[in-house]
Amino acid sequence: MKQYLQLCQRIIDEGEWVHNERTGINCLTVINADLEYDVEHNQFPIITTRKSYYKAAIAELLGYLRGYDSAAQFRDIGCNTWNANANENPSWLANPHRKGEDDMGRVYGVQGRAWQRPDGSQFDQLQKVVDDLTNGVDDRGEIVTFYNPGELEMGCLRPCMHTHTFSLLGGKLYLTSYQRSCDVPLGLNFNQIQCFVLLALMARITGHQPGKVFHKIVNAHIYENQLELMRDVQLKREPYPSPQLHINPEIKTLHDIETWVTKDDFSIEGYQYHPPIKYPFAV
Ligand SMILES: Nc1nc(=O)c2c([nH]1)NC[C@@H]1CN(c3ccc(C(=O)N[C@@H](CCC(=O)O)C(=O)O)cc3)CN21
Ligand SMILES: O=c1ccn([C@H]2C[C@H](O)[C@@H](COP(=O)(O)O)O2)c(=O)[nH]1
Repeated sequence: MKQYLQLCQRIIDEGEWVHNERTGINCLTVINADLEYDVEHNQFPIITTRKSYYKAAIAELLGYLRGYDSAAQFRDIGCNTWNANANENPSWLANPHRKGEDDMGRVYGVQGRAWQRPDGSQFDQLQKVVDDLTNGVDDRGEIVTFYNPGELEMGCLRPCMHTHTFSLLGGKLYLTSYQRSCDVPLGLNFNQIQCFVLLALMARITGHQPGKVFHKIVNAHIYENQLELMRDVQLKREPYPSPQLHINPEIKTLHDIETWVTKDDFSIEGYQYHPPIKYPFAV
């Protein structure tokens, strides 16, 4: 929580204004932030200076791991975060690749689970990593990347947290996650949780002890219309201690994640938080 607040403060103290063409909104911006999450000691990185809807963040991750490509699929598992990008962005609505209502195109999970090879066959990046790690193999290329430069125009938004690299060392599993663009008030609240849960789940289903997540962010920003709430409300609050995450012990395989796991297989004990803050969302 402390590192999150420090990043927010750094953006306010050192950020530079950048006009964002896609949304038409100015962003207070810094380049490069390194965050770490201690999964080994279950220090769940949930925001406490406002209410966090952490289950929606976990549902979004489950949708990515299942290869979802429709905002309706995300809604069905308790996550509303893709409705606007799938259905309200004028440039995506006019894109000939859009297949209709709720279609997100060839984003995140499509690339992660069904990367299209030149011969037309598909490659399941996540399955390869799960198989290797289960066999104790780290070939220094245990990478799942959602970023396919040749198909960016076929999706409603370019993936933000785009590459996850897993490493085995000293009997522990580590995760390094790369993010090209980060909406710190809204997106990072979700992304921190997703990094943590991704490592916890991968350690569980491949039979390893989890270590740490290293979360590397390039462009970290606060939109102009979010600044006052962050500076004058959220940053004035004192954080509470981190709660612990509990994951249903029945989750044991990738197949479980693909078939029956829901956001309710995750719970936290002793989450203390300040009142909700509703930040504006830039489409
Ligand atoms: N401008 C922008 N910021 C983002 O963070 C973002 C995008 N666009 N587009 C793609 C995804 C969607 N993500 C989102 C979208 C909405 C919320 C959001 O509204 N969160 C609210 C309430 C969530 C709820 O009630 O479930 C919050 O207060 O955290 C969070 C992340 C993250 N990404
Ligand atoms: O997981 C996510 C997804 C998206 N975001 C934010 C970062 C930016 O504010 C927008 C994407 O806009 P681009 O113009 O494509 O950079 O969404 C996030 O923080 N986390």
